[in-house]
Amino acid sequence: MFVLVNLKAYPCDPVAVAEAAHAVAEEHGVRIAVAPQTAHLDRVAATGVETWAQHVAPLDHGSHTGHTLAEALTDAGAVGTLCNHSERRLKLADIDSALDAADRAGLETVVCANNPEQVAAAAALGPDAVAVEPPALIGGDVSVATADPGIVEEAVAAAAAVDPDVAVYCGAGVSTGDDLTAAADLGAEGVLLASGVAKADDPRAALENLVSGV
Ligand SMILES: O=C[C@H](O)COP(=O)(O)O
Repeated sequence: MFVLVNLKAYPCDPVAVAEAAHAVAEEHGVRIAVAPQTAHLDRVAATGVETWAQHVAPLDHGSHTGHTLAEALTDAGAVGTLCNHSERRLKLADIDSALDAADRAGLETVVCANNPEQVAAAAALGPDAVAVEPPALIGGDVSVATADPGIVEEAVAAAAAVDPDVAVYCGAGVSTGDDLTAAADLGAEGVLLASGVAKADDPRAALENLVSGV
C-alpha cells in the first residue's frame, strides 16, 4: 500500500512530518510520500522522504506569472504530483494538460476524483493513479472505506474497465491501520490522507498506527 500524506495548508511543521514519514517508511518497509506546500518542497525533499507536489500547472515554460511549472517541482525535489484535488479542481482539458506537463518533467501522477464516474474519466487520461475522495468525508473522522465502501469498489472497477494499468487509491477520513486494511480489502492500492497526520499531536505515532495495517 502506498501512503500519500497531503499536508494541504495545515499549520504543521513540514520537515518534522517528513522526517517522521521517512523514518516510519524505512522502519516498516512501506512506501510513504509527503506532499507539502510548494515553497516547502526542497526542505521536505532534503529529509530523504519521497516528496510530492499538491498541484502542477497545466502549462509549459512561458509568460505564466504565479503558476507552478512542472520542471520547477522536479528541481525542488518532487517526484510526483497530485492533480485535480477536491480543493484544487481543474477542468478536464486542464487535467489533460497538467498530466502532459507532469510527464514532460518526469513526475508521477495521481488524479483525484469525487466518484467512480470521474475516476473513469480521469483514468482515460492516462495518469499513474487515480484517487477517489467523496468531498463530504474529507477532513472527517470516518474513513471512506467504512462510510462508503461501495464507492471504493466501484472506483476500482471503473478504472479497471478503462485502463487496468491505472492504480486506484482512496482518501477522506483515513487515519488508522484499520482504515488502511479496509481500503486494501476493497481493492485500493494506496491511500491519500491529510488531517490524520498533519493535525495529529504526534505525527510519527499517527504514521506508525497507519502502517500497522499494512
Ligand atoms: O488529500 C487528502 C484528502 O483530501 C483527505 O483528507 P483527510 O485525510 O483530511 O480527510
